Amino acid sequence: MSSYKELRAKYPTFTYEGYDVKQNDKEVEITYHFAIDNLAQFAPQWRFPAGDRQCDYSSDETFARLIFSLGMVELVSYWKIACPPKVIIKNASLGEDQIAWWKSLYFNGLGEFYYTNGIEENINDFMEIVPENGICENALSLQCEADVEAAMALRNSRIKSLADGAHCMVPVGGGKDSVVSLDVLKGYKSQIHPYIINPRGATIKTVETAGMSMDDRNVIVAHRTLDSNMLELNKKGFLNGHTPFSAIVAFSAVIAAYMNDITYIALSNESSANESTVPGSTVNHQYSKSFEFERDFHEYEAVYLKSNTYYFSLLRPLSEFQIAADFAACTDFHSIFRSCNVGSKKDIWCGHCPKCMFVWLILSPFIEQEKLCKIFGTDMAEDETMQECFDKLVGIASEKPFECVGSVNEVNAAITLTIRSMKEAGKKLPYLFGYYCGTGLYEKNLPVCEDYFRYYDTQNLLPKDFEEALNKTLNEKLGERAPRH
Ligand SMILES: CC(=O)N[C@H]1[C@@H](OP(=O)(O)OP(=O)(O)OC[C@H]2O[C@@H](n3ccc(=O)[nH]c3=O)[C@H](O)[C@@H]2O)O[C@H](CO)[C@@H](O)[C@@H]1O[C@H](C)C(=O)N[C@@H](C)C(=O)N[C@@H](CCC(=O)O)C(=O)O
Ligand SMILES: Nc1ncnc2c1ncn2[C@@H]1O[C@H](COP(=O)(O)OP(=O)(O)OP(=O)(O)O)[C@@H](O)[C@H]1O
Repeated sequence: MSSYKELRAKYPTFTYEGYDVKQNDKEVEITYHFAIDNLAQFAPQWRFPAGDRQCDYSSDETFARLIFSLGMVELVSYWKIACPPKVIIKNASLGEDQIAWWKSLYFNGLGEFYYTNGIEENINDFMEIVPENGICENALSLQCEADVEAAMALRNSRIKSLADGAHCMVPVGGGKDSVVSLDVLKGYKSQIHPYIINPRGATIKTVETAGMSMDDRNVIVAHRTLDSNMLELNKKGFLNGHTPFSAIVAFSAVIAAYMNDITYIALSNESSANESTVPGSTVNHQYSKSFEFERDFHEYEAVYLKSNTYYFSLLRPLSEFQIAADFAACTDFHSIFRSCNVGSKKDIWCGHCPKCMFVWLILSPFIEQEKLCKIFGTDMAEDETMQECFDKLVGIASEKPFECVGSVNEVNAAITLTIRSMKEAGKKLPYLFGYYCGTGLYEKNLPVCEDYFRYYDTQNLLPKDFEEALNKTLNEKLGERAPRH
């Protein structure tokens, strides 16, 4: 297969041709049209339930902005096949600030793709975005702080608080994090709308275990279909790699929220997601789960989407360590949650990947080893073949795994606490914990292993009543150890 440079020379343009919208009583179907000129055409689809708004979406300007924007984020999956240097956006004009915004999302969201494919690129040269109708001067600019503040103040003045009856969407991924968000918001159950893209076993069971039925009007299910031409080109060896999936969650969630008059969209992305995967670089597998993306998206929504929705992450103040502590008390979900990406299609824990290893370790201070073995179907702490992955998670190796895992420090804190209590109980340490003690990391981390109980990241966008609900849950679950801020 040709190299990155050869592909860009052979296929110099990518075109976002437009989209079609079909609406009936039950649903709205959107088909996007993309092309890598002289290579292939792509027509991915989305289907959203018709929703409560009950309007003719073909004449709804807000809806048009939202649909166009979801196409802008969808396109990156198809563009990455050959990375054409020029991207033409048909029938559109965009401001310079919008172009810079999209380039930032694409470039940072593809950080892992560039890194793992050995491609050296920079944000100026990787892509030129050419809106067919030219560059426009918008009334407000994302690059002017006062404009962004004014747009956010206007949006905030138009929305009700949760305590005043506003509704809130909670995207559900099937893992522990969205379970914790549902737990935090359980006092507002009738106002909560789980949102699932392409439901699978664990996402469905999470909603049901939280006491809702999939047939309930509050549960919103969207369907996304990738174009098979991309999958064919992948098989032929064209470029492939990680794309920012959480940005897809963000843009599609705003559409679903708008169609159902839902004000808040509460993600479950934690503070730990801000840590780079490759230390000292901006390469972050979880870029679109980071606070940087959250803030950028929040601002773009206020200035350009104008849907009167409020996007934020409910768990942003927390570390994965505290999420694990809370989740450990959500015992009804222990048998049904699945965080493993490798096993997601089969709805299993594969028991051999970095995500399984991470979840095992972060839960280990809070759930007994025997119960963990039951959840994962294997004793991961005894698995010598996981040592290389373990080294990456605890910082012995230079890079973290390219997976949604927590920070190196909190993994060390969790392991140290677990070993401490096993030693206190006179239990034999399993293989990986014995190995850990031999590295000197146990002694090093012992004095600081309690610190994560009190962790609280003040860089967050939580509205007041959500923050109160979060603090109430932390106090209930962590008691004396809950963060004071
Ligand atoms: C790869 C991906 O994002 N998959 C999510 C997708 O699954 P789907 O069944 O639609 O596709 P796959 O079979 O996984 O991929 C087939 C090929 O298509 C390419 N591709 C896929 C999606 C996309 O947006 N762009 C693409 O180019 C891909 O390269 C393959 O060659 O949707 C599901 C929901 O409907 C998600 O659950 C799938 O997520 C996977 C479980 C997964 O492994 N996702 C990783 C990206 C991941 O690390 N996810 C993190 C979020 C990280 C982030 O936001 O950046 C997480 O789940 O926590
Ligand atoms: N298929 C999906 N539909 C809707 N939202 C999703 C989907 N997949 C992921 N998300 C959202 O992205 C967030 C981050 O994903 P992530 O996988 O970290 O969380 P999780 O699945 O809840 O927990 P875990 O970290 O244990 O896997 C989820 O909490 C959820 O809000």
